[in-house]
Amino acid sequence: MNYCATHNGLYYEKAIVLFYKDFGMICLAGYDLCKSYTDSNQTINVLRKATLEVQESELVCITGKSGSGKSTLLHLLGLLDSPDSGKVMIGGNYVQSTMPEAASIRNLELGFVFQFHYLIEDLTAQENVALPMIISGVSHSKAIANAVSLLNELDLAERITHYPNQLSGGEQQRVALARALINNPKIVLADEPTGNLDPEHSNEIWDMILKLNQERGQTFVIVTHDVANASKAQVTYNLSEGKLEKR
Ligand SMILES: Nc1ncnc2c1ncn2[C@@H]1O[C@H](COP(=O)(O)OP(=O)(O)OP(=O)(O)O)[C@@H](O)[C@H]1O
Repeated sequence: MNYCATHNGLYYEKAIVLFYKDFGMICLAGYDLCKSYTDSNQTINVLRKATLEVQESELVCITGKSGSGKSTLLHLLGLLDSPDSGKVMIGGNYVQSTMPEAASIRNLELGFVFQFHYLIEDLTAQENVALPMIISGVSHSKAIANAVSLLNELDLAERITHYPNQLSGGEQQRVALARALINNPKIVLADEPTGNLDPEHSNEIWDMILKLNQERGQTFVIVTHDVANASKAQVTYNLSEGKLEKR
């Protein structure tokens, strides 16, 4: 969905969000996902037919103890890795990380936020945010204008020309969130987005995510250990013994 500045545009966007919520369109799914890792000594079966369906505009949290396979699952859903068996569906199509289109699906349909922000230290906040848009072929000036508008929306208007090391941890993670959103992806996949932050900055990021989800209908799949904030999600799955169970 596009961000619209006009009243009519906003009305139209909200109507689409309500439509998706009413009719429950599945925008991301993993079916019977299996993944194991083998080293010289042993094979670990991390995912054993893990299945989930995410509907458009949903906020889904995935919890589970350390080592249960949450990041592995997110990597499969984000086409960063391939399952041994099982299928991933994005926007109604079955997709694979080895497809020629995978890179453009990752850049245009998906946004990623990780525990560590991975901002480029030599680029300002606005340049970091604009980068995925420039990579997708949009002109530098238009990408910067969009980045500034998005940073403004995430309450970072005063920080657009700051470098990452001039920002607080929470601000850095909000810039990373803006970077994930710049190409207006259908789905944002976040792996412990607040895992590296203190409670105050952590709540700041969760508030932003909830706002984006509620006001724009942005779909989020978030891996987290933060059970208190995860309880704010519409759907929570627990990953245990390689399988997902709805809570
Ligand atoms: N590339 C890899 N090669 C071998 N083993 C791996 C690899 N990636 C993950 N693992 C193993 O798979 C298991 C699941 O890892 P994963 O990172 O998905 O768990 P997690 O639930 O995200 O853990 P945490 O909450 O601690 O981040 C772990 O035992 C891990 O050591």
